[in-house]
Amino acid sequence: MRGVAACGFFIILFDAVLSVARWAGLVLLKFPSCGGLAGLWAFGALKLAILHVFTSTLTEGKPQPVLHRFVALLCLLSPVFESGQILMASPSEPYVGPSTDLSMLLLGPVSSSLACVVWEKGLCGDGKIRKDANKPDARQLLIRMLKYFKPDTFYLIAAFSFLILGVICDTFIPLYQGKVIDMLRGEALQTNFCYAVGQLALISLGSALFSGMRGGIFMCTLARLNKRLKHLLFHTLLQQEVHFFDENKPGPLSSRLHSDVDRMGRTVALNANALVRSTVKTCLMLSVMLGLSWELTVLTCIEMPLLAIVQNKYITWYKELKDQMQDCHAQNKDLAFQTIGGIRTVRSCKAENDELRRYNQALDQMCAVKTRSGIYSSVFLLIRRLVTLGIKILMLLQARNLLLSGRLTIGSLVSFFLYQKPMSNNLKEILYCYGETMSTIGVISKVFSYLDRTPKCKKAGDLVPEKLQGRIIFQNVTFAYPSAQDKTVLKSLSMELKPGKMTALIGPNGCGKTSCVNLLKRLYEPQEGQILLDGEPLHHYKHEYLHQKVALVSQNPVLFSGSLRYNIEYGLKDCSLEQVKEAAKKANADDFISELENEYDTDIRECGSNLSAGQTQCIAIIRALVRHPQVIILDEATSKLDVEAQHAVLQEILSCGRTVLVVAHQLKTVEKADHIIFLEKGAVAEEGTHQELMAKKGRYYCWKEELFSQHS
Ligand SMILES: Nc1ncnc2c1ncn2[C@@H]1O[C@H](COP(=O)(O)OP(=O)(O)OP(=O)(O)O)[C@@H](O)[C@H]1O
Repeated sequence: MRGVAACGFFIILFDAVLSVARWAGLVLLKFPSCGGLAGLWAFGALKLAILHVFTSTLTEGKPQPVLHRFVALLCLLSPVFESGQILMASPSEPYVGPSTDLSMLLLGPVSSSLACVVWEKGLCGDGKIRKDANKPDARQLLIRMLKYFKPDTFYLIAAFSFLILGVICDTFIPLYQGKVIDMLRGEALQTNFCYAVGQLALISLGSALFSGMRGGIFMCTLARLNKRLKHLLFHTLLQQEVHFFDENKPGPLSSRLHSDVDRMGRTVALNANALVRSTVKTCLMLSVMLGLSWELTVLTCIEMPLLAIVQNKYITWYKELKDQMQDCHAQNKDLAFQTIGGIRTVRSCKAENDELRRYNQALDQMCAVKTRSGIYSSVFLLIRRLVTLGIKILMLLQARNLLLSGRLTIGSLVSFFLYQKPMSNNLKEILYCYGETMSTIGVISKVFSYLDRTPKCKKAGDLVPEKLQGRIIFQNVTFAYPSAQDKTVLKSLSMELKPGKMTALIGPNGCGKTSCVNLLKRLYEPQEGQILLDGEPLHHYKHEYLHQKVALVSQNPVLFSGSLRYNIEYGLKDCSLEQVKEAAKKANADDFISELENEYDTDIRECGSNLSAGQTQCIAIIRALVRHPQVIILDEATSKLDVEAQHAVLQEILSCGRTVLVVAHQLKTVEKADHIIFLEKGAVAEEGTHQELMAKKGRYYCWKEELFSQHS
């Protein structure tokens, strides 16, 4: 900021030197005048080039854009002002050239500096001289957003063409209405009257037709854009590592995916539509109004920058509040979703009042933000009205002067005021579009930040061996969850899962059993050490192959709404009903499925709410078996099955020489295991066969004693 001000000061000094040099040159060469308006423009252009080079030298080739704008103002303000003077002057007064008065010489630099400060401080930002590093961000985001419309370029060209045609028709409707009214008196011929009515009807029809076409095509384009963006965002979200979902809850993510994408598409498309419409209308009206009175037109146009300054301030505050509102909205949604989703737990814990209080607190927060937003909005409205009123009074004063001096007739004044209202509305619409677009920048940048996020996990390889033994080795694995880096969950853990054998992982709550499973399924990556499958690190295998060959059945499997068959085949390509039936038979679940109303096509409703816990586990086991895995992980996966089903499942799983990892809390449930590993605080505390560990039972503390006593 200081650098910009210092450069500005040196530019003004240099500009003064150039002006003095010109004056000295004219005197020395005895030129009678400065060459009139042409000379003034020529000198302005020359000064622009010289100051441009000077600014580049001053800033070592990296001039801030604000300096370019300042130089342009400094050089061109004077010729523009003089040109205006000529236009305003009556033809009888000859142009005498720019005044050599000192105050007039100072006017250039002073008004340029003032205009620059008003523009940079008021119009373009947050109360400081515009941060050049920030501004391109908003612009770049919008440009990037517009690029997503590229596949619909043809539709957009059509929509904008209809838009312009519609606006032209709209502008001419009052003109033709006037013509028809003029002919009502009956002096005109009947044919001429019919012709004028025909023209009016035609132009009205054109307006309706073009407006309708424009609206339809815009809506269609918007729908296509929304679809593309949502698809892209959902695709990007699905690529993210699991840790991303630990940090970002489903509620806010779903809100980004739906409300935010809808909003950004709608805002950009509809505002572009309104902006073009208002701009075309404004240009047409401006030309008519300038013809009536340029002084009143200037006053009408002054309203816009003044309102822009106020609006800009408001937008800066409003943007912050809007972000807060969105966060509150997402939080409220999340809370309601959690409570309704877990209504059984809420009811059984009699926590309705607690949940109501929590929800109420969140609503209070939202209400406070909305109240603040309401206050800002009413203050903004008040200031806006005052500005408009002030300008109106100035216009009336000016109009009186013009009428008294005979430079304006009453009729022209009435016409001017008739144009003024729609003209102001257009300008307000342009401002509103700008404000709306700027307030969406936060949303756009959040959505783009998700779109640009690169998943922080190792890229999967392309290893797909035909034969897999299923030997798994944990080699000095050290792991902490990314969200709790300072808490090491697994400490230099080494263990081996042998092919064709059943290994049991056992230990107290929180010792790291599920973390081992998570690493084995590559849901997280270890910080140190590695996990080898048949001697190869897990990330060398192709993603689909690894998850097909290493199947996990967890204690609380997740089922999706859809048919039973859909849930079993989930993620598999080309899986026949016979294969599904075969896997169900192996899991001893064929009988219960055949008793269902539509057998494998039975709709299991949301999250399998119409299935028992044991039946849900059965479906998860079938889902694993249908993949023909070489490694099966059972994370307390048979805890809800009856004895017969448990026996059948274990028999089947062990029958094909698979590597089986069973996660359990009790020794009783892992009697059949060939090898048992006790984990304690993320490291192997003891390992051996069932008998070996039973022999050592005296050496264990209470939780282990509990396990043994349960067994005995
Ligand atoms: N997503 C997570 N982010 C941060 N810490 C986690 C996460 N999941 C688990 N932990 C922590 O890691 C530790 C080990 O958890 P883990 O689920 O592996 O234990 P466990 O042996 O399976 O326990 P349990 O027998 O209760 O299922 C615990 O202290 C837990 O708090």
